[in-house]
Amino acid sequence: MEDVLTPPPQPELVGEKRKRDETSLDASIEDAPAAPASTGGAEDAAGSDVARHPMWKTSLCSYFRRRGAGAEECSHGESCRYAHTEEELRPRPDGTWDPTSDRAKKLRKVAAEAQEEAEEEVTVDEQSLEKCLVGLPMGWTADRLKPFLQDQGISYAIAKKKKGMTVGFVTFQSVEQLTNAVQILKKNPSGGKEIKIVDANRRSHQKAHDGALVSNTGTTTENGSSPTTPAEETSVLESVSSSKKGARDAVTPLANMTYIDQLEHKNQSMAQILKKLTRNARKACPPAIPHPDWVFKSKEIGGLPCKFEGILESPVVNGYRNKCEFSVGYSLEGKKTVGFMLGNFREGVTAVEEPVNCPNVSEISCKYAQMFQDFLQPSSFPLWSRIDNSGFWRQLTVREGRCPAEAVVSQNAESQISEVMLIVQVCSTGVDEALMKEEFDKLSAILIQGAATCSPPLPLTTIVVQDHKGISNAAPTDCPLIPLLVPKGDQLDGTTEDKIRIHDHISNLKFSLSPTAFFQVNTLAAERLYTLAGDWANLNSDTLLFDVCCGTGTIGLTLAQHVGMVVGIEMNESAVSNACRNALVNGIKNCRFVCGKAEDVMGPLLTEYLGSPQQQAAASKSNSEIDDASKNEDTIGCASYDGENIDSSKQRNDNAEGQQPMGASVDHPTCASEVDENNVASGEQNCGEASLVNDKPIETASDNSLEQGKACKDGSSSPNNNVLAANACQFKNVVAIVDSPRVGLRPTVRGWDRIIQVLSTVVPQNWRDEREHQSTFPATLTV
Ligand SMILES: C[S@@+](CC[C@H](N)C(=O)[O-])C[C@H]1O[C@@H](n2cnc3c(N)ncnc32)[C@H](O)[C@@H]1O
Repeated sequence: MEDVLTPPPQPELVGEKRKRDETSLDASIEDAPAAPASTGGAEDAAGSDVARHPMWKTSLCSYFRRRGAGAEECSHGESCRYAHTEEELRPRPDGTWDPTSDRAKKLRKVAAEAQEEAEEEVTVDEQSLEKCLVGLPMGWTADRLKPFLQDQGISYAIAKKKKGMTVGFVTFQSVEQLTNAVQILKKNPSGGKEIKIVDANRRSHQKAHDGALVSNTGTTTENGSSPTTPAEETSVLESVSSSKKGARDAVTPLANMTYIDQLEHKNQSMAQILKKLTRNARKACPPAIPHPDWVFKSKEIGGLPCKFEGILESPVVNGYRNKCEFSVGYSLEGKKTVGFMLGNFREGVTAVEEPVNCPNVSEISCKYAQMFQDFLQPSSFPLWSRIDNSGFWRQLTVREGRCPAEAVVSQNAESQISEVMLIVQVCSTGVDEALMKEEFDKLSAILIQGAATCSPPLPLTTIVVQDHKGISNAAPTDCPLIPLLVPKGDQLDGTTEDKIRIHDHISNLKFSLSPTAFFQVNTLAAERLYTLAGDWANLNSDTLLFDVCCGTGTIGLTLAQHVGMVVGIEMNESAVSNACRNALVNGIKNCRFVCGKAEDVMGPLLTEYLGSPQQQAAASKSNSEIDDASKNEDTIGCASYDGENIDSSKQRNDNAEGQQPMGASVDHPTCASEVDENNVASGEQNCGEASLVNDKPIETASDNSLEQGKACKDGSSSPNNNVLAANACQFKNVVAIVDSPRVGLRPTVRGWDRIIQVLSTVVPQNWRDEREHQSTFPATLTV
């Protein structure tokens, strides 16, 4: 058995410095093909990693290691086979991480502390039969651990081990089994390394004996494994997370700075990112091609690609989040807790702590988290375990809707919260339906009563259960929803998703939000952001505005009054449905929403509105004055908006887009009408009525027609394209606002005069036609 215990060869760690000439690693990476030059960003690279060499990006590039610099310093640039950031780093095939990386350091720290504990005597009594095994090879999974224990003659009840950790978990059935195991392992150091049995978690140890906490032990899940015990859930984590004092440090690490200092901090990091963009662009430019103007001009402004306006302050800095996703798990003390994880699971952290003193979370959200936490204490349904991916209760999301903003923004954002949606995420695998229903009934009664008896009573509009059976934290948008409390008064036909809604307001427009639809988490800051984007986009009634990745249509609808027409593009059907309803509710008619992936539908839509590339070229010539005007605004500038004014890392899963089914077909309906040709000119295209007709756009779409009042399956196949293209010439400029930008958009999408990329690093976009306007830096806004 000795050989199986030999840990995988580790590169030398002297001084935490990885030698670039680690022959085995380098040799294997040398075989890896270089990334294509077009590889844009981490997202792109991650997508194609799978097809690459197994060692691709599994080591940090020495440039990054030495100076913290990225691809721009390395002569291989983006095509370097080593990772330029911790985020880009991938695990090695054996589940281990580059030993110089932060992840590996954290894992080593855990192991070292576990080792320290191992020096101490292990408790041997009936009350503490859950133990940790330390010193295990990182590459092992439970499938290797179990035969190892059996071969050694060690009997046990449960054995668990995750790849990439040196710690495993064993539960013994009796003191005899435990004593025997301790003796065997003492006598048999394997491969020169001693595997030791240590107490699982000294602090949670005592707690684990509480009736409530051990109530899960022994419950068998569908796959026959036993749910993770509180001690297992928290023990590894304790040392990792000891540097974090609580949820406040984990989710709002800048909270101890004054807001002014936070803004300065963000200002500086944003400026660094922008300068890096210029450097990257300069390097990416082939020698024969002159640098674009904006790269030349960057020297005059300290290396920035454009004027940087700084960070736009959030109007409100306390309790501003309108959506909080509270994890369910065990605290460091072993208590069932609803709050925030203290770190990343990949780093071995699963401990969850209450959202105490987290300035970004409203009191209302905290109170609901507390109510749910109290409910969980006696519940016989197990908490979801991230270690063995089983359990029932997974997450609580609190979404808040605010009434229309007062003229003077109150720092007490709380006073404006008028609607609340509670989304309880569970995994119903193997659970008896009748028992589950009973549990849900109890839960909704407790939440409803809890809200009513608070002083003042808390708003509560709707409660819904999301049944997510997958193992990843991010639930797909099509997870089944079970409504427990449906909003009163506002009942509409349609899917469950359609019925369960709350409302929020931006720029005095009312937005309807379904459980999975994206909405900016800081409503008041979003309002400032959209206003600024609109100002910079120089909109007028001749503008055709594309709201790309429009979600519930917030950007397009808030700017609709300033443009000829808005076309929103969004791949989440439910968000499109919300967008249509939002247009309708707010009486906005000059808009249309298309359901599809932007990279797929933008091209056909541009042809539809602007005509063929030849027609575009003609239009471009005739619009030369506009071109000139736009050129003058090349350096319109950059600003950053402080939607997350305190958090440096968002709370998990904000980015609903990361959860979208990427295979969504292009052949989606649009929800909107298309438009009477005569109305296009006057900017009176009637989307609103069409939306009304198509209140259930996805379900009712029945043909490919773009006639007024009908949904179409695919905007690109419109029989009316020619007519519309002719009309399109009446839009003297086309602006696209993208939030969030997508790497895939740039190569496929041509034809807009200006693209405003929101909430992201600036990506230079070519203006109308890159051959004609090579030196034009587009008006790109980073917020
Ligand atoms: C960050 S949200 C922004 C929504 C909206 N622009 C706003 O500010 O409220 C991004 C949205 O992009 C959508 N999305 C992601 N990838 C997309 C794609 N390839 N095509 C169209 N929509 C996409 C997601 O469904 C999500 O609603």
